[in-house]
Amino acid sequence: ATWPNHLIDELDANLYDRRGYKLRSLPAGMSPRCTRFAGNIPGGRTNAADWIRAAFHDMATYNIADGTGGLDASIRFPEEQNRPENTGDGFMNTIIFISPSSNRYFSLADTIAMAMVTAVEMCGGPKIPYRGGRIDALQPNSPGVPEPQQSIEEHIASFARQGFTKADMIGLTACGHSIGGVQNIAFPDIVPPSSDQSNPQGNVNFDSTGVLFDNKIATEYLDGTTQNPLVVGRNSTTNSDFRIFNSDNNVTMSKYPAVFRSKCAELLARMVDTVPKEVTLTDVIQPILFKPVGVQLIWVGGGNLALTGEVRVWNALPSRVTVKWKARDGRSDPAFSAVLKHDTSHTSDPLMPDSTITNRWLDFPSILISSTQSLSSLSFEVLNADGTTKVEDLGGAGYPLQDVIMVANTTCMSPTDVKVRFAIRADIQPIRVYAKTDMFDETRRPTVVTTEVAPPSNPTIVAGYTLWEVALMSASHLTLAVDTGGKTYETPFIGNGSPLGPSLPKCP
Ligand code: HEM
Repeated sequence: ATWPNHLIDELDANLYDRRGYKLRSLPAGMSPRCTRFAGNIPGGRTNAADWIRAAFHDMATYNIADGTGGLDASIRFPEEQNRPENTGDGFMNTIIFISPSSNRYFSLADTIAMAMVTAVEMCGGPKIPYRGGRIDALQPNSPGVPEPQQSIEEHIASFARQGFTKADMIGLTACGHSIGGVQNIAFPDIVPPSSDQSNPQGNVNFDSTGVLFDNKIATEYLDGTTQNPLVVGRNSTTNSDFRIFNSDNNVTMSKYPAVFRSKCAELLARMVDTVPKEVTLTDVIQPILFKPVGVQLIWVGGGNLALTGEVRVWNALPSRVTVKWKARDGRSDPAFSAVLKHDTSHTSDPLMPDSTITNRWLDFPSILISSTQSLSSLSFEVLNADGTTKVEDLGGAGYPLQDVIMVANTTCMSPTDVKVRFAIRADIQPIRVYAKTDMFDETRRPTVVTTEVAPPSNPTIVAGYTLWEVALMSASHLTLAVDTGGKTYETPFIGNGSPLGPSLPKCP
């Protein structure tokens, strides 16, 4: 395995860093207790419901015959949102809330799938196997989302086009309609207006636990107490859940109370893994048990490089973790080592269904290395709480770290721009030097901005490095790269925060 793998690292962080230290931003949408809606607007509605529905409507354009459509973030286009099959503002709300989480490695489509998984897992549902690698569509897909006034034949045909059988259709609709409901503001023919101040949009939940992902959607349907507006609605034309649930004489539904969690995990995973045929998804993302994060060299002047970073240790608190490095020339030495520290506040929680896992983060202490000695790779020696030891070195290879290009600690933010300062090793011949930052296009798709950097006009070599500078409008997910003709070296992608910490210092 090559390290780092930014896609896997980002997917792991968004899936598992849900609470506490370094938490990612999607889980905030589920707080408190899955009742949050958009920017905390009272509406009787929830983000959880919007995010699950958005993933379905993005996917439901899939055509299994030719592999087009599917979950590809095309739901972000106004053209799709304006279609009658996408009634309501839930898709826009979803994209506005979740898109800041995406970046050059974590596509908006992966974020939509992650938002659905986050909502289900954090609101009482099962763990859903998550894969990443989706690609954001550049144009809208053909229409194809089922609508409540359509016939059961049309629904069966629609789900078949999406790759789902009749039993899948029954199950998937029950799973989706475990959370949320129908709003008068979007579907005035289905539910009545409300004069309740806390429910101005006239939301009527599908089951009695509208913010909980549980099997009540099925049990209440079966025992006849259901108030589901798509089952017992005043207008029988739009009772699509009734026609769907009943379409095999309740054979499938009668099994659902018992198999709800496992079947929903399977069907919702298949739903978000329904992607255009060009896309190859990753394997299911398993937690990285020993995860070095933000490991990099920083130019600090005076002929010194600072080695910074941290390690997330999954569900364990080892007695001691020692980082060891090899010099640029491959030499090791007992002095090339340091013990990591654990600050007790640097604890996080993946909030995984049915488990109580806690993760500890260990920080590199202040480590200065002379720039002539430098380093080429790292390994870690872990002394476990039970006295056993383990070496973490990627199977002997070590974690490789380049020392050709690095950010300088004098990089800072001025009122007008970001002054990015960096060092390039003087013994290499740069063919091209450039900075990459993230931005969003006008449809909120994450894109990369590349800025070419001109060589310094008066290059001076300090302790084997030349100092460079470029002014950028933004430093969002800044990385710096140098192309030497044969090889490109790039500074690490820091998924959460700037290369110098949570935020860049202000220029003096
Ligand atoms: C034939 C199939 C389906 C039809 C006709 C249908 C129809 C509807 C309708 C009319 C609403 C009300 C939307 C609003 O008022 O904003 C709704 C809400 C919802 N649907 Fe479906 N749906 C179907 C299948 C699914 C599936 C497969 C899922 C996901 C797996 C899903 C997830 C949701 C969710 C979470 C909501 C709640 C949204 C909210 O509370 O704002 N639906 N659906």
